Amino acid sequence: MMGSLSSNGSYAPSRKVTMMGYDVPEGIDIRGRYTEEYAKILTKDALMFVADLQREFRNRIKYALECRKEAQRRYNAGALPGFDPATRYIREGEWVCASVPPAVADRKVEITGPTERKMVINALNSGAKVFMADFEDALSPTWENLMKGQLNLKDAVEGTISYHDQARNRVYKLNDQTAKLFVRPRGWHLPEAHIHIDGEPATGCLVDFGLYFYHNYRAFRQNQGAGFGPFFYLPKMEHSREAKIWNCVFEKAEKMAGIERGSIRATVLIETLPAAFQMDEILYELRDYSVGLNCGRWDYIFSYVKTFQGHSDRLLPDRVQVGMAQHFMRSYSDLLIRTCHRRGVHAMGGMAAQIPIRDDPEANEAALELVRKDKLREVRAGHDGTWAAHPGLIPAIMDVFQNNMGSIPNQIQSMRREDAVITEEDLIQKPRGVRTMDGLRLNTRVGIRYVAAWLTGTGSVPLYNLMEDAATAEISRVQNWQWLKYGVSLNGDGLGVHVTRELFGRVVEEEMARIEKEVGAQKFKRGMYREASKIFTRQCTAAILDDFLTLDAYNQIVQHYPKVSSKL
Ligand SMILES: CC(=O)SCCNC(=O)CCNC(=O)[C@H](O)C(C)(C)COP(=O)(O)OP(=O)(O)OC[C@H]1O[C@@H](n2cnc3c(N)ncnc32)[C@H](O)[C@@H]1OP(=O)(O)O
Ligand SMILES: O=CC(=O)O
Ligand SMILES: [Mg+2]
Repeated sequence: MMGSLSSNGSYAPSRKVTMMGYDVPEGIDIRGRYTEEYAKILTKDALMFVADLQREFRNRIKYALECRKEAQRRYNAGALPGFDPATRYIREGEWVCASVPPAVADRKVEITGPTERKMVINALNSGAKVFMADFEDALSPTWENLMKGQLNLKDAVEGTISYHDQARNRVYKLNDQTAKLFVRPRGWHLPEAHIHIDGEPATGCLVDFGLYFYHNYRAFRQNQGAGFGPFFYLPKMEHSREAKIWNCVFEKAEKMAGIERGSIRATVLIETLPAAFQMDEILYELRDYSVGLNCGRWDYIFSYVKTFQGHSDRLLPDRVQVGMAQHFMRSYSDLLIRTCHRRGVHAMGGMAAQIPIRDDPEANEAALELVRKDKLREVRAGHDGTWAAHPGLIPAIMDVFQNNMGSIPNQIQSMRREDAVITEEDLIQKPRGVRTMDGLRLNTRVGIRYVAAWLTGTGSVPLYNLMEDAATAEISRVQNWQWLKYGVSLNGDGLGVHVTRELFGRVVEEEMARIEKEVGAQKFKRGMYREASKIFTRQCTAAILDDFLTLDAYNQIVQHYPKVSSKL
């Protein structure tokens, strides 16, 4: 029945094995590798639940994605995003979301990370209040990562997860006290090419959500949620119609499980520019399920460029200059805080990109100071909690939040701000700063190195002492694209050079040489740097901006069994 392991440890499946390995319901085809462990996740009942979700919601998802395209066509023709007059009654109405479950009233520090086994244990033990386990920005969605991620989360929720680091002979287990688990499925746009339902790839987020929910809702409500849950983070939405689909997915899941309405809770990331004009509407659609909004600042910057791809008057300065001090970023964070507190839910802060620098105490202290400053701004502005990328940052971030909030679990009641109105113009105001050759080079180097990591199964990496993931890499890509499209002048270094294809071609060559030097010839040869450079360069120079870097790159990580060439 099963395939065999070859001498080098790789799996050699037979056609019969893959066809027969998983016991699948009618209409479902599993094209990913078979293992006995994965079969514990891909049970017939769990797959049936995923297929039910897919069949019920696929047309609405397709429609929502079409609406995104239609809105983009309008922005490309010169329109600006704004508040929708048709939903003024929601923005002006007096309503609140369901009250916050006691288990997650205090979310001062949330650690995030991919669903990798050791990291899941470390994150749950980290001292953070919440761990957001990520199938999204921080995870490269290979079949192996996704299936192992599901197994890891199942063991985590059951409290049995352990990991033996053989090289260091160290065993990892859960502490008595652990962070509360939130899970972030992929965005609506990403397919899951290893699971076909009625002849089409499944929707990635329904696979992530469906499998996790099906296997964990019981244990979660007992062990983690004190009767509530499971808890989720929902990424990259652009409109409240997408939140409404999640609302219906949650209703259906609760019905299947036979648990009360409002058991599931979710925090929506406001990380696209169009969604900034829909905060009330998104909360309203999810009012029985919401535990807040989060400032997904990195995707938000990416979305600003994407939304304004046709607007030559809204070009970004160097990536390092687009921080939370920019007027449009501060306005978005302020609006998010006001909206959440008015509706009775958490207003979560975002991710500072700095991570600990092990071998340089001075640089480490400087990085920590930047994180502290960022978090101080957030807590003073009214955020109820925030994200940490690394366990080493948690004590400093916790101190900032505790020192400024005292013993209260959140500021939902105490920080109600009704000061100056935030206007459409505040939310789209042009970022200020300069563009430099160093900015172009850094975007290129970071973009290529990130894609190379992603293609080999790693979705978050430390690069030049910063955390890089799919969202930060997107900024590098679209900023290069924008500068190339408009042939901008690099006005920050006194050279006045214009960004052309020729210049960019030279930059790519030189940065590839630098990467080779940095990682070493052996690693460079063995790695995916050339493939990454090809993907990144094509996207930066494309006549029409690709919607997502990872959609194109996904084709490279799809591995069908038995092996067939597969392009979506
Ligand atoms: C824009 C957004 O969406 S932000 C959210 C998505 N991004 C993320 O979640 C990024 C999460 N962070 C990470 O992936 C990592 O911290 C990185 C890649 C940035 C840095 O990783 P590394 O350089 O390998 O970290 P480092 O070597 O310092 O790790 C030290 C220890 O901390 C652990 N660790 C580091 N980051 C995390 C984390 N986020 N969660 C749990 N454990 C972690 C490591 O597993 C390691 O454990 P060990 O000592 O038991 O072996
Ligand atoms: O998901 C978070 C972001 O900043 O993007
Ligand atoms: Mg994001």
